Amino acid sequence: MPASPLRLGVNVDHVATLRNARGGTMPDPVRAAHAAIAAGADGITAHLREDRRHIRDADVERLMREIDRPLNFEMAATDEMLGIALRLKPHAACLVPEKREERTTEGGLDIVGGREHLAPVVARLNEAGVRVSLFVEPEPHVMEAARALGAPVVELHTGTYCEAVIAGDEAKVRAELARLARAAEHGGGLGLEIHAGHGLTVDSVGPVAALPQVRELNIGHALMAEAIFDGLPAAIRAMRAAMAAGRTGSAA
Ligand SMILES: CC(=O)[C@@H](O)[C@H](O)COP(=O)(O)O
Ligand SMILES: NCC(=O)COP(=O)(O)O
Repeated sequence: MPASPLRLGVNVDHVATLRNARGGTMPDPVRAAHAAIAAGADGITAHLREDRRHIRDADVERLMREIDRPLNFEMAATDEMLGIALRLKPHAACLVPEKREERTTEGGLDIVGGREHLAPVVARLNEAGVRVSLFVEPEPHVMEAARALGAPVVELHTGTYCEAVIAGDEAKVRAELARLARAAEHGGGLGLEIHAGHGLTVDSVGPVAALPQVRELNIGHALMAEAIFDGLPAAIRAMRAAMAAGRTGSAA
């Protein structure tokens, strides 16, 4: 049976990180979004952090106005972010955990312990027609919790798997892939749409792309890192090729 299509969402956060290092306007994350779409991105992801360390409010407004592909708006489940999402109504809102002092997103959102706080946030986004995604740890009981909250989508956090790939820890790579596969299968069986992301590179994306329930990968940092040397279109083409090889089982 042919593999189902796998979408690529390009995260432009770290174009804004570079811009903010000097202030001013360059490089422009919205220009990066246009370039990513021209190179074959199916959607754009941007995370408006509470501290605005990379993406800023004006970037999200411009992404909403200027791009003609779905915007996956990553946000903490705060009143401020909910207000922005309800005003702008992006295609999707991905609820992520956020700690002011962290370097990057650490772990998935605690949707079991945080159920009471999250339920009204999910409900209001659902009512507004914004597709809710929950950025979570790949565990079957977490898939059950996402279903109970009424979110149509989960994004499985691939960070621990990617760190194991970088460390060359083969046993941990196998264990983390098995964890991702179990969660994807369980979540897919519950009717959730399965996405995955965080820390993926051309070297680690194949086995995640191979999981048949996974419909979308959101990738940013590695693409921007490669773009410095090869340009963004080439980085996206290389990532798509690695995704396709993993999906179709033609990877070496
Ligand atoms: C939620 C997630 O996995 C990414 O979007 C990540 O948040 C990118 O931004 P940071 O590097 O600031 O964590
Ligand atoms: N949700 C994951 C994402 O958007 C991109 O994460 P990364 O590739 O920048 O680590």
